[in-house]
Amino acid sequence: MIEVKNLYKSFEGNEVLKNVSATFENGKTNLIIGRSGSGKTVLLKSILGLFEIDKGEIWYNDRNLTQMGEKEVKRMRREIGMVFQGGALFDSISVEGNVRFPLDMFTRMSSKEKKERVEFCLEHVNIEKHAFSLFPSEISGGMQKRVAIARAIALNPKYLFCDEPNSGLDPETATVIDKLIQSLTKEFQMTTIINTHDMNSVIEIGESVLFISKGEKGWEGTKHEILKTDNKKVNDFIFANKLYAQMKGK
Ligand SMILES: Nc1ncnc2c1ncn2[C@@H]1O[C@H](COP(=O)(O)OP(=O)(O)OP(=O)(O)O)[C@@H](O)[C@H]1O
Repeated sequence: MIEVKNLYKSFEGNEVLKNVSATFENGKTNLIIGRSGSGKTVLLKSILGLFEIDKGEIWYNDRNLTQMGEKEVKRMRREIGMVFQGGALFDSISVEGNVRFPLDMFTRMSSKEKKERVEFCLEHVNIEKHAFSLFPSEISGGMQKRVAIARAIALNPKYLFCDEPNSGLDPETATVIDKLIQSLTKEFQMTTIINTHDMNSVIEIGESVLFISKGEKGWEGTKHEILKTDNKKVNDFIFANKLYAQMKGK
């Protein structure tokens, strides 16, 4: 579980996050949604410890990130898997090389152990063996995202952070990726936080949804509650997508 308490973050006097509190439970897909510029990425990076916050607390289970020393933060980051926007695979390394990369960097596993772990992760994201030796440019966008997810879970993380994991994908493939993240979250009981503006993702996997509006917590609830809420800011966000406006009968 990750807990954020009364978090404030500003850049040169520009207050970007104001008094944000939220709980992200493990075994659940926790979504952070909001308009462009609302502060989602700053919140994610603050939780990751990439930004120093002005005020507040960030708890990883019983560990307070804001009280940790540099070494402890580094150690804890190894418990975090990241899926970056666009996948961010290494172009010059094969599919299996990309997944092996964190194992080479952070473990003392034998070659055989690494091979087995790479296979395990790639099989879990439904990449077939014949694709293991291909390069990122030789596989589809959806496959690239799956490889990026396999790489993110290689070190068996407790926490999984995904920044717009299905951007640039067609809606069907995007749903496959969303569902894959959800099933891995359940199987490995990770605390998963996903930044997205995609209402399809909200409806598919929004077990817990945090809506950020101009740096403040605007609303929180589930995918079922979001279609029933009277919160004006949430509705304005949803109604920007005509399909969901229809679903809400507006
Ligand atoms: N390193 C930084 N220095 C100064 N200001 C920043 C920095 N990072 C973000 N901001 C500001 O913080 C605000 C929120 O940005 P943020 O990237 O969190 O938005 P977002 O909700 O993730 O948007 P998008 O959905 O478009 O990615 C913006 O006004 C942005 O200019």
